[in-house]
Amino acid sequence: MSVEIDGNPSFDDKTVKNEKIKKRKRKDEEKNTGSDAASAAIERLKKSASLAQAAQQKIKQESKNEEEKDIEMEDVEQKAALHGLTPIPQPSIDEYLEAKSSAAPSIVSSLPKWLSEPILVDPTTTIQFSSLNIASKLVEKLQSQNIAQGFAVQSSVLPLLLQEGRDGPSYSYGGDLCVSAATGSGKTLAYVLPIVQCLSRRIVPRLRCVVIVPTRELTIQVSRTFEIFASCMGLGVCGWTGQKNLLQEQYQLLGGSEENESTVDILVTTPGRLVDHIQNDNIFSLQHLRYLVIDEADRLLDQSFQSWADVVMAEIDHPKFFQKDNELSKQNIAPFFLSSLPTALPHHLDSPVQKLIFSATLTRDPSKIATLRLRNPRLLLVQSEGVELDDGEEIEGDAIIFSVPPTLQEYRVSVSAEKPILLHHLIHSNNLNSVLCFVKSNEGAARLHRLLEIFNGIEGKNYPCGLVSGNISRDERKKMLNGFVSGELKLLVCSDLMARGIDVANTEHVINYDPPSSLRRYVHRIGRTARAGRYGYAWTLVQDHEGHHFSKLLKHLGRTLPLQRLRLHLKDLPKEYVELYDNALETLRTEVYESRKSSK
Ligand SMILES: Nc1ncnc2c1ncn2[C@@H]1O[C@H](COP(=O)(O)OP(=O)(O)OP(=O)(O)O)[C@@H](O)[C@H]1O
Repeated sequence: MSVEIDGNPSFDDKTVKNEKIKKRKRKDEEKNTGSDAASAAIERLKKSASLAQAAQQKIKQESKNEEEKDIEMEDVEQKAALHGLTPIPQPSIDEYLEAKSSAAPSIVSSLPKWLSEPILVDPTTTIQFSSLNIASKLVEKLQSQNIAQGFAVQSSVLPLLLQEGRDGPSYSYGGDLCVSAATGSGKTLAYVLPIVQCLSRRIVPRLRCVVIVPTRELTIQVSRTFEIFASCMGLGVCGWTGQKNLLQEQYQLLGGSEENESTVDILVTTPGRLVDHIQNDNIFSLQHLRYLVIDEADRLLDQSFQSWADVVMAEIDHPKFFQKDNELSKQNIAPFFLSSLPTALPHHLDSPVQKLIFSATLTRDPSKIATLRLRNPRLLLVQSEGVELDDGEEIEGDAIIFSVPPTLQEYRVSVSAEKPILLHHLIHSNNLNSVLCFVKSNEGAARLHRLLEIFNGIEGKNYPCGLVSGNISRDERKKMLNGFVSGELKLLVCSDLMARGIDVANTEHVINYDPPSSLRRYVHRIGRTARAGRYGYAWTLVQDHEGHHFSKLLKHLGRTLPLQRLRLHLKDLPKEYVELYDNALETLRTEVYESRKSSK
């Protein structure tokens, strides 16, 4: 007897049978008419393939220099569109990205040079912050955070951004930067420190740095990291999470200034809020911007988010101006900003905005990166030379292989259908604490959380569990997260809302109750543990029918510690333990039934 944990209502057999017969009838009809349509589509496909090939050759021919101008990318798309070809059904974006990233070597040849020849950084590289000529106040602040030396990503990014100016490190437009480094490797500080250092020499506060992240939780987390270091350098930080309306957020930025100028230097926001202000807030401007940071970039460049990039890049290239004669009034720009501008003003003709793109699973798909309109970009890859893959194959450094932190031990746990009791057994027989348990849906997370609570109650176990998903309020989520960080909650059942970027230092274990749908999702979920060089463990429960997909998923994942395999089966568990579980299931079933009845 089992409750549908993933929340799919169970249909009675007859309905299901009729549905199947109807579906089969529809399929047969389509098949007959489809054959000639298919051959016509194949003809069209052959024609478009040769045209796309010719256009691709033309692109290669013309774009000799490193900069890939998005106008040429548009040309190719326009040419293909002109032929009125009916687009063939594409794989889902996740599968498409997955296929692209796992096929990295084959797309390397068609990439612009800067993408196919990255700057490789050994993950074991470190640097002393004191050697970087950053303000002593920043070094002291780092020490107060028990941060003694820089990780590899910081060791390579900071020197690139802290270009020595006349009086020490200052803003200097050295070209845009894309950075790919494992989860928990310190990417946030890699941009916080140099930006705070360079902006700290500004004369008047202006909005000179915007950081875009995909979720509200990350907005809060990144703003907090900025505040720790910006406050000791006299800089203002503001985070837009969408909890306030546009006017209130505008006030957060301007603080009642008469000249409608920002009183903060750094803004952290989700893409939606930024676009709202660009399009509907007539005194919001990016005219003073010097840094644009895009964190979790691959997520933000996914199809669902993509339109924000066109709006933001257009505003950066042609910002709203509030100067009388459309010339930037010089007093707004500190002298060294002026000296570092590559060409004379007006600003918008040659934007000095430095774009910094970060992700642990960076995409190298030129069509996505083209939307960012990067200038003289470089790709920095923190990855060991010979990354070991699951099947023992060595991958040379220049393909972007998603890699697992070297201190993370993964387990593949083959389980039978009764996952909840096997999960409960895995946790308590191994005495796992500070566990994030990922479930594929909000409904499934809620059911599993309630079942664990009931089962722990029946067993008399003191093992408080929390729930974090899109179905609970932001305040509730915050309370659960705080309870988990404090250790009051031993386990959080969560949806993928928690999978990206969230930094909960003491997470020791990540359990994938449901295997993730893509490699990116897997890397980000398990990356919630083994952060900042600490050890961590990731367990994925895989049923027989999920096994093939999961093996394929991990095929192109680089790791240091070999994947361990376990097997858990209901028949191996004590009889009385299974009976207690059945009682817990029965209790949950009754609760679900009662709540459905009362909601009718
Ligand atoms: N040099 C350092 N020494 C010690 N701890 C550090 C250092 N740099 C960062 N950390 C800590 O490491 C943790 C992870 O950092 P951060 O969140 O920036 O990782 P990330 O690379 O952005 O991860 P993700 O890809 O998951 O977002 C944070 O708690 C941070 O305070």
